[in-house]
Amino acid sequence: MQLSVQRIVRRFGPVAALGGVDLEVAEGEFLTILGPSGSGKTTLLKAIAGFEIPDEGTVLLGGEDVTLAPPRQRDVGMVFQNYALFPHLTVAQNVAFPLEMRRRPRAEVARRVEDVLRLVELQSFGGRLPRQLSGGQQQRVALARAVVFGPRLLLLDEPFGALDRKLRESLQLEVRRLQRSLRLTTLFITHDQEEALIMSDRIAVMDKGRIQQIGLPGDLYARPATRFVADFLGESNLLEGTASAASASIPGFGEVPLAAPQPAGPVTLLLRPEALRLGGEVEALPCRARGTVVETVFLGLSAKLRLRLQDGPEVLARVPLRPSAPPPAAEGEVVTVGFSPEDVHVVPRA
Ligand SMILES: Nc1ncnc2c1ncn2[C@@H]1O[C@H](COP(=O)(O)OP(=O)(O)OP(=O)(O)O)[C@@H](O)[C@H]1O
Repeated sequence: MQLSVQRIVRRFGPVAALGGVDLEVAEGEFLTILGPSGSGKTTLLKAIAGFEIPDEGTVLLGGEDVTLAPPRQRDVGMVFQNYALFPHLTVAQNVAFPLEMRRRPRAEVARRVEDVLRLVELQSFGGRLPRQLSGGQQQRVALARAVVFGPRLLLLDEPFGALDRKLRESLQLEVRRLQRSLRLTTLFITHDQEEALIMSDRIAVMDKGRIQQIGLPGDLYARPATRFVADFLGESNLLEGTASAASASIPGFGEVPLAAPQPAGPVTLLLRPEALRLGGEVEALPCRARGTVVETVFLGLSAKLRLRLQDGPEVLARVPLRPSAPPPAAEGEVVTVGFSPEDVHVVPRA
């Protein structure tokens, strides 16, 4: 069901945890709230779930004003980081709980519990207690419990935070598959930008109680609207220079042509590490600089190099690796790096 959050404000003493948040989530959409610790993500989720009443603003669910409605009237499914299963109830009893709260007939409860346990591939675990399950299995039970009653909205607050990387990755795919098959409108909270990029239809980047930018993952990555978004989403080289109409003078690289003319004065250019190239192909690129390799980190499919440019700042380059190819450059080596002007994004000034 469609969710609409309008000008939500929540203050705690002098702190505005939410400073006027607007958000529209379409029916069936998977939207991620991405932001650093303390940016207001959980407070926003609580206001939507009904655990926090905002000082100002409105929450609409399917067009209905639920701003003041208690949580149980909102029909919202939730999963938190710390599972929150009832320890003394079996898996099946845990999953049945929201249906029993709603006084559904016994036969329907049994059928729905079975169906949803099959969906999360735990059909043979109904009789176990939570402590007899792994962390990933417990989180799948929590997910089953959150969707079993057909919620209008699914809220996920860092649900994979406590799990190891491999498990996280398989659960990310599983949650997405489940969410798509049920066409559930979903709001997902994370501070992990990689997770946000993998999972979301759209991402809203939050900082200091405000949404800084909202859009498709690829758009946010390629064209961040602020310095904060550029820095928070992915790795970045933020090059400070001076613009004069159609070009900018950047320490280390000299004059860099710009796709769109800029007002004369200071300018920040975003250059993603994968846009910086090394080796033979560099000679053909219009923007080049010489630099010393300060550090090389091997990452499997690629290597990350930190370089100190001559007469310029340090930059990060990420170069693809092939098993048979020699390493790109050793620490201490002086190399030429380059980029193509179309890979540059001008970060708007606040
Ligand atoms: N009950 C409360 N009383 C006072 N301050 C609060 C309360 N709840 C949250 N805050 C403050 O509001 C701000 C936002 O907190 P919130 O928990 O929403 O952030 P978050 O983005 O979810 O952070 P994290 O990723 O660490 O969970 C913080 O500065 C926090 O200290």
